[in-house]
Formats: sequence, structure tokens, C-alpha cells
Amino acid sequence: MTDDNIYDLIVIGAGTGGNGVARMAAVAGWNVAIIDSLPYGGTCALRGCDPKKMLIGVTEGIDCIRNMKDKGLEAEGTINWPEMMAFKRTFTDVMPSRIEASFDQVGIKALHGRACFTGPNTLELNGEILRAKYFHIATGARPMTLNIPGEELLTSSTEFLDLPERPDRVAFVGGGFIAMEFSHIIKRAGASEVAILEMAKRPLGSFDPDLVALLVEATVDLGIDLRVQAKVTGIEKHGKEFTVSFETPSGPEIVACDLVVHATGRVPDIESLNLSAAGVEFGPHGIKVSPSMRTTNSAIFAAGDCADSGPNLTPVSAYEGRIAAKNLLAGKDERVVAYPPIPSVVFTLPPVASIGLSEAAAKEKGLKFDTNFKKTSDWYSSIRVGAKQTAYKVLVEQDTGAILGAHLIGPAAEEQINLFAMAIGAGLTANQIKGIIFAYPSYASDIGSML
Ligand SMILES: Cc1cc2nc3c(=O)[nH]c(=O)nc-3n(C[C@H](O)[C@H](O)[C@H](O)COP(=O)(O)OP(=O)(O)OC[C@H]3O[C@@H](n4cnc5c(N)ncnc54)[C@H](O)[C@@H]3O)c2cc1C
Ligand SMILES: NC(=O)c1ccc[n+]([C@@H]2O[C@H](COP(=O)([O-])OP(=O)(O)OC[C@H]3O[C@@H](n4cnc5c(N)ncnc54)[C@H](O)[C@@H]3O)[C@@H](O)[C@H]2O)c1
Repeated sequence: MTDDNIYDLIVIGAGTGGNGVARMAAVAGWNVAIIDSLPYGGTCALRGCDPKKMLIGVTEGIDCIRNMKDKGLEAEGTINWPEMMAFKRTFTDVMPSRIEASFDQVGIKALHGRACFTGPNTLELNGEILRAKYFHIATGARPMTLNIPGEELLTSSTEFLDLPERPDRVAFVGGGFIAMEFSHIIKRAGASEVAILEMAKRPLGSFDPDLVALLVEATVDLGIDLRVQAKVTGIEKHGKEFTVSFETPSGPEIVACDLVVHATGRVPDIESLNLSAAGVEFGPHGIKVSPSMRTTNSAIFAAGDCADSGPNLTPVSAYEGRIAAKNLLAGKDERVVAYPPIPSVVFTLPPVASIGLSEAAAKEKGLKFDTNFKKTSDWYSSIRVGAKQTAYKVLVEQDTGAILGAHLIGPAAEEQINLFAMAIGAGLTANQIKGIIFAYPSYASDIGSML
């Protein structure tokens, strides 16, 4: 091993859970390398949140035209799929080289390849052994294995976000985040038949059932065939056509389509790391970490989707990375994760957003609270943009006026939920929020009326 291959810190994974850690250590003067087997940027910037939202940005035009029909807007909208993809690439294509240049600026050695531990302080990369005092693992997640015949015929979310042409008939296996968001994109982009096959009794199991019912209504209105209690059992290909078999309470059924998308969940991407050689313990939910983000090898930290820690969302991976970096640099466990209520958004049109306790969880905890639930399609904010499926459900604790949870569906729910995050984080009571003067007319100004 040459001295070139010895570092203070090696970070595995150049996404949001890894990048910041490498940067903070390098700025502090550490000799740092970062490794990724794919172009730098991670899932969010290259294969998830950001490219997806660019496509949604385009489909918002279609939504606006439909909602404003007969209200004075005379327009016909169609989506040019290849042009929309080219638009997305204006963002994603430049990202890896920008990130690599920014690593270079702070002296981080940027390495490419798939890393695999060979011991507690060594790993192998492209046939070479690298050594470090410390490691930080942020390898993210991959689509779960379904163990059904024809599984290899599934298209991943990554491949979907780069499809050169729009298929006409698409089936989504699963009815969670990816199925709901991507089905809305492709249906508005002109696909004639879009099906969602969800094995549970409703899609988006972690979101409020009353608001999800409204999203289901919006999804069906859009022309999507949303099936529940539909467990996919196999996929076949005949010529160019796929058939997806699924079980329902009334017996087996099939859907024929041109593309089948994996949307049944993601699991930690850790199998190929040979973690046992490094003394790093893991389970089905990922790498075991302490609240200071340290693994069972005290010189190795982990954060983000690969760790058995907070929810698999971009801001959570960045937060966990910051805690790991602070402790790495301090040389001791100075900080521990203390997750505030974390907002979560399904970026459909309309979006569904949620923070804090669900109604069921608040009841289970025995809390005394009022549930403010109302459909708001007759509110000015909905009428103004022709939005039909809009509502809120806010849980307010009776004795304290504390906001226990907020659940929203409607245009700008993704921004309103951040105001609830600030309010809850600052410990504001319902009455204190009602006392705030917001600019009007704005979606923020509706919040006082939800309390
Ligand atoms: C389609 C999609 C949409 C999403 N939308 C949202 C959203 O709107 N909002 C939100 O908050 N979250 C969203 N997420 C989740 C979010 O993208 C992740 O939680 C976040 O990106 C996790 O960051 P990470 O750093 O842990 O992992 P990643 O960003 O996945 O980075 C891990 C990196 O490690 C690399 N790697 C893996 N194994 C190795 C190895 N052995 N050697 C070298 N490199 C390796 C991978 O190539 C990858 O680049 C979405 C996810 C998907 C799939
Ligand atoms: N807006 C966002 O924050 C966002 C968007 C996309 C993805 N993500 C991240 O990516 C992860 C993966 O998303 P996802 O949509 O793949 O998973 P998910 O966990 O959101 O949903 C998976 C769904 O598939 C269903 N399912 C599982 N096996 C099935 C089968 N055989 N037949 C039919 N249904 C089946 C499950 O019941 C579940 O409802 C999310 O958990 C999240 O961490 C986040």
C-alpha cells in the first residue's frame, strides 16, 4: 500500500448523507477521500427528488390547463416527453462534474468504483487496498427484491426518470410514494392506460386515510386505474408486451402493459460492502448506529438510507451526516440525533403533506386533542385555482394548544407543511399561530383558519 492510499477519512457514497461529511472533514484539514460507484450526486439530485420534481414542474402546466378550463384559459396542452427529459438533463447532467470540482476545491480525493471492506480499517477499490483512520458509510438504498417470477422485467425508478420515449400503457407494482408520484407524471404526459397495483387496502399507508381518500379520488379522476388488495405475483413478457399477474380477494387477475415499474419499497444498499470484515453490525433495516451515528466499529460512522435510523428522506440523511461529522471532528460523541417532527410530502397534483402524529397514533398515546378536519374545495384558495380535492386535518392538544400533527392535501400543501414544521419546532400554540399576520391572499394565510 502506498502513502497515497492512506487517509484520515474515507466516505463511501456521494449523496446527501456522505457529501457534507467529506466536506466538513476536508475543510477542517483532514486528508479525505470519497468514493461512489455512480456519478457523484446521489439519489436525490440525480435519480430521485430533483429530477422527479422537474418532470412534475412540466406536468403542472397540464394540470393548470385542465383546472382552468372554462374559466377563461383557452389552451390545449400536450407533453413532448423527449423534450421534457432533455429539460431534466439540463439539471442532472452538469451535477456530477460540479460536485467533483467542488470536492477538488477543498482537497477531497474523488474516487470512482464499488468499495468493499477487507478489514476494520481497510477497503478494496478497483483491486487496490485503501486504509483510513475513520470511515463514513452513506451508501443509500436500492429497490427491494420481490422474489417473484419475472422480477428482472421491472423498470426501476432510476430508469423511469431517464426513459427516452413515453410508453403508452404502464403498470406500477406497489402504491406508495413512487407509484403515486410517477403515475401522475406519466398520465398527465399522455399515457393512455396507467395502473397502480397495491397489495394493501389503501395506497400510502403512512398518510392520513381521509386525505389519501381524496388523493385516490383525484387519481381516479385523472384516469389512473388504482387497484387495492392487488398483490403482484409475477410478470411475463410476450413480444413487446408485459403481463402483470396479481391476486385479489375475488381471484387472480392480469394487466397488460408496455412497461412495469418497481414501486414496492427500497432497502439499504449494504450487501456488497462486506461489513462483517469491518466489524460493522447490520440488520434488515440497515447498519446499526448509535444516536451519535457511530456503528459497532467505533471508527466507522453511517448515515442516511443505509443506516437503521430516521426516515429515508433527503433532509434526514443530511442531518444525520452533520451529526456524524461533528462527532468525527470532535473525536468523541458530542452530538446525538434528536429528530424534530419531520415533514413528508407526496408530490402528486394535488400534493399530500404530513407532519407529527397521525390521528390514530395520537389516540393510541391516550392524548386529549381536537381533530380539525375539513374539506376546503369551497375555500377561496381552492376556487381560485380550480382545485377540487383539498382538505386539512390538524390535531391540537386540548390542555396546551400544542400542534400534535398536521395533514394537508391541496395546492401548496408542500409549503404549508413547512410552516407547521417551524411552528411545531418553535413550540407555538394554536392561538399563537392564529395571532400571526400572513400576507393575503396566500396559502400561508389559510393556516390560521385550520386551527
Ligand atoms: C425516485 C425517488 C424519489 C425520491 N423523492 C424524494 C423527495 O421528494 N424528497 C425526499 O426527501 N426524499 C426523496 N427520496 C429519498 C431520498 O432520495 C433519499 O432518502 C436520499 O437521497 C438518501 O441519501 P443517501 O446519501 O443516504 O443515499 P444516496 O443519495 O442514495 O447515495 C448513496 C450513494 O452511494 C453509492 N454507493 C452504494 N454502494 C456503494 C459502494 N459499495 N461503493 C461505492 N459507492 C456506493 C451509490 O451509488 C449512491 O450514489 C426519493 C427517492 C427516490 C428513489
Ligand atoms: N416524496 C418523497 O419523499 C419520496 C418519493 C419517492 C420515493 N421516496 C423514498 O423511496 C422509498 C421507496 O418508495 P416506494 O414507493 O418504492 O415504496 P413505499 O414504501 O412508499 O411503497 C411501497 C408499496 O408497495 C406495496 N407493495 C409491496 N409489495 C407489493 C406487491 N407484491 N404487490 C403490490 N404492492 C406491493 C406496499 O404495500 C407499499 O404500499 C420511500 O419509502 C421513500 O423513502 C420518497
